[in-house]
Amino acid sequence: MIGFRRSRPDAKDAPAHARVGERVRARLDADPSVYRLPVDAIEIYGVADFFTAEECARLIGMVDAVARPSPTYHNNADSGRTSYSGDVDPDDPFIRMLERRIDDLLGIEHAHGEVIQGQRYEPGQQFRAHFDYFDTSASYWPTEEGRGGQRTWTAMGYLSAVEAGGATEFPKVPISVPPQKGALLVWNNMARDGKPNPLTLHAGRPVEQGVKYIVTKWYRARPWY
Ligand SMILES: O=C(O)CCC(=O)C(=O)O
Ligand SMILES: [Fe+2]
Repeated sequence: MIGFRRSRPDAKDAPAHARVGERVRARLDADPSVYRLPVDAIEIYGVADFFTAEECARLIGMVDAVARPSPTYHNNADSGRTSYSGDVDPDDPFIRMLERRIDDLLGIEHAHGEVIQGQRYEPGQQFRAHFDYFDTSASYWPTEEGRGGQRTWTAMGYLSAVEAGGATEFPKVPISVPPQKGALLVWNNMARDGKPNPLTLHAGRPVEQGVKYIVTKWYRARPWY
């Protein structure tokens, strides 16, 4: 029953999501600064030194200013999160500059991107396995559908090196990406056919030593507001 209910919006939107996937993939594949991780299950890319050390330091200060205990439940991407999180000021000129740079890397119009969200994980804190895409059979879906629809691509930047733990893990692929200061990780939450790709299940593993800072930007299928 659940499968049947969720299949309708997913099938309806699949062609549009597939077109976005194709466009972003072509752009990333043509960019020599972008490295495609050699896996078939998901489309995932890395960019080393996307943020300079100065930018990381400035962003960390901004994350510290907004980070609060994460809500225990808001939508699927917020459940199971014990880190501190918060949205940075989208009107800050420094943030606008970084957003333009991420938008340009992916070739997705600025209006589709949600506000950059910052997170700080202290030892023992984690983000349990989850999907970034929305469950279209959930009660929140009509609201999310009305404000941009599905989360297609995710861009996530590491602002600090972590002494131990804190890897971003995709257990179904499987791959595990240790935090690398300044690096940006980008992946498509949709499969080639434009439907949500369950192989994108991922987690921020518990930090064991050090403090992990990241920024995440989720892109919607349509303009977000
Ligand atoms: O902390 C991580 O490595 C994962 C973060 C994440 O999944 C997210 O922000 O959606
Ligand atoms: Fe996530």
